[in-house]
Amino acid sequence: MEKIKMESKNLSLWYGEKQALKNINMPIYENRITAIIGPSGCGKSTFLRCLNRMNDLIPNVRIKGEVYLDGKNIYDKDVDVVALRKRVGMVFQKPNPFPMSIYDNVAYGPRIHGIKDKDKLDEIVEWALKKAALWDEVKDDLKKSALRLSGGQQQRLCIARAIAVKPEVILMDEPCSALDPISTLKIEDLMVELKKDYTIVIVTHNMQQASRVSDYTAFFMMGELVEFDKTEKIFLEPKDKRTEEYISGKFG
Ligand SMILES: Nc1ncnc2c1ncn2[C@@H]1O[C@H](COP(=O)(O)OP(=O)(O)OP(=O)(O)O)[C@@H](O)[C@H]1O
Repeated sequence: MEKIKMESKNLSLWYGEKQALKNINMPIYENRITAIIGPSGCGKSTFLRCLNRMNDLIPNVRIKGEVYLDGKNIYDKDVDVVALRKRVGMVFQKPNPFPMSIYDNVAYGPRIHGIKDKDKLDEIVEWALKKAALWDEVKDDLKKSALRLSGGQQQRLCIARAIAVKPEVILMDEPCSALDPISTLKIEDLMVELKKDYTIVIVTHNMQQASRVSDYTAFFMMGELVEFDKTEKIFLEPKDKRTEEYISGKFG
């Protein structure tokens, strides 16, 4: 039985005059991986950013409709955006560790949220690095600058940093696009592991990746949600001709 963790209802978004999302209705199921695919510029990242109000930071953005998290509209006036982003975390396309030690990167969020006790921070850092499958590689170098890690390690560190504040949903915007195939597979394995505890939404250009890791897939085109279904349905029996053409590589 699937449980809805988040849901967009009649969600539209404009950048100035330009409409980038058109009336999107889509569920995001708990403890599942949802992939968002579609041609460049179709609104994938825009939609993802709506899920933790990252678009609030962009000037001239207008949003209509609702996004529910556990049944509460995150665009309601009384929502604390900092608290929301703690519950709905984000990992970006390019690994972006802060220019500080591995330890401080992971401890950053918990410290901001008021945890000061060293033992408690040590415990969180170890836990998050283990969850992100990085602990064994860095446990003797926690004081080392995060910038000296490889790209794949940096991305796993960014995942550890996202997890460290114990979010409920993790948004990933093309998290593997800057990584080599081996690091990519490691991140994919990690996502599958993480979905036991978290709800994951991933934007990806990589169709194989969507079919390998996701449970549900949403196909966007020109700001519209063309089709949303279980991943095997989207890839094996798409209902819409445009979905079929896109996944068979006819455009995009
Ligand atoms: N900050 C912005 N200001 C104005 N227009 C924007 C902004 N960000 C995105 N857009 C426009 O909105 C549309 C959707 O962009 P978005 O980045 O969401 O697409 P995408 O599907 O994620 O693309 P890609 O796969 O190339 O990353 C595009 O036409 C884009 O040019």
